[in-house]
Amino acid sequence: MNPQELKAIMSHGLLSFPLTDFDANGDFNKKGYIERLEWLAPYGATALFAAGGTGEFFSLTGDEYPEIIQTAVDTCRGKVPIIAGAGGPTRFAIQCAQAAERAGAHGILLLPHYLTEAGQEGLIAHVEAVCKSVRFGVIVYNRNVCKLTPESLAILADRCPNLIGFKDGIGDIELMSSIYMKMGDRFAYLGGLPTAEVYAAAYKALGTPVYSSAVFNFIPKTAMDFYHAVANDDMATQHRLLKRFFMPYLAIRNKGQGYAVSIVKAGAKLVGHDAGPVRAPLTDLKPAEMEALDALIKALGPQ
Ligand SMILES: O=C([O-])C(=O)C[C@H](O)[C@@H](O)C(=O)[O-]
Repeated sequence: MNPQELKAIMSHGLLSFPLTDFDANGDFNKKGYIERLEWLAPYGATALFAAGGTGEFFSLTGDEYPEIIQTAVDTCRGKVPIIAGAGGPTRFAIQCAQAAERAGAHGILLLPHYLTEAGQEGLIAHVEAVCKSVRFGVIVYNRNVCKLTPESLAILADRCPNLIGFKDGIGDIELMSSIYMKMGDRFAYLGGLPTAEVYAAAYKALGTPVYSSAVFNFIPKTAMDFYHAVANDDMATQHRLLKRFFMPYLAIRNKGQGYAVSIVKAGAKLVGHDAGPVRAPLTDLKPAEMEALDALIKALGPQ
C-alpha cells in the first residue's frame, strides 16, 4: 500500500489499537493474539494498529516485535489494514519500521522516543530519519516528549512525502487547531487521546473527526455505536453513553497511572477475551476495580 492509500484509509471511520496477548509468564501469546484479531476484525474498524500504545509497544523487545507484526498482518490480510507501532530511540524505531515494512504492514505509527526531552530540531531529525528509512506511510504521534509544532510539521511534510498522518495524544486545542490550520489536508488526522470517545465531538467540531478507540477491544459494538453517533451528530446517544459508561469508566481509569492500558486488558478479560497480564511497569487493576468495571460492561448488554 502506498502512503497516499494509507492516508485515504486514515481519513474516515473508526480506528483501533488491539491489545497484545501475553501468557502467564508474560511472554507473547501468538494463539491468543490471532483469536483476538479474528474476533475484532469483522466489527468494522477501518484499520488496526498492531503493537501501538494499547498494544504495549513500549514493553516489547526487538526480538518479539517482528513476530507480533507478522501475526497481525497474516491474520488480518484481506480483512482490515494493519498499521504497526514503532518508536523508542531513532535506530530502534528504524529497525521496527523496516521490520514492519518487510512483514507487509500498511504503514507505521511513530510513537515518541521516550525519556529525554528534545528540542524541535532533534525531533525533526528523528522523525525524518525514520520516514526516510521506509517507503510506506508514516503517522507521527504527538504525545509526552514528542510535541511537534506546526512549523516543525511543515518542515517534515516538505522533506518526507511519506509522512501522511498526524495523531494527537496531547489534547491542547490551540496546538491542534494551529496544526490543522497550517497543514490542512496535507495530513490525515487522528484523535488519539486516552479514551478518545470523550473528545470525539470536540475534535469533530474542530474539523478532525477521525479517532481511535481503545474500548473497542472489549465493547466493540458499543464503540461502533458511539462512532456512528459521532458521525451522525447524534448527541443524545453520545450523551447517554458518556453518562452511563464513559464517565464512570474514567473514574476507574484515573485511579492508577498507566491504567489507560491496564483497564483495557481488564475489560478484555471480563468479556472472555483475556489477553493476559500487563507487563511492568504497568500494573493490573485491583479486584474492586475489576468488579466496578464488570458492572459497567454488563449494564451495556450483549456486544
Ligand atoms: O496507542 C495509543 O495511543 C492508543 O491506544 C490510542 C487509543 O486508541 C486511544 O485513542 C484511546 O484510548 O481511545
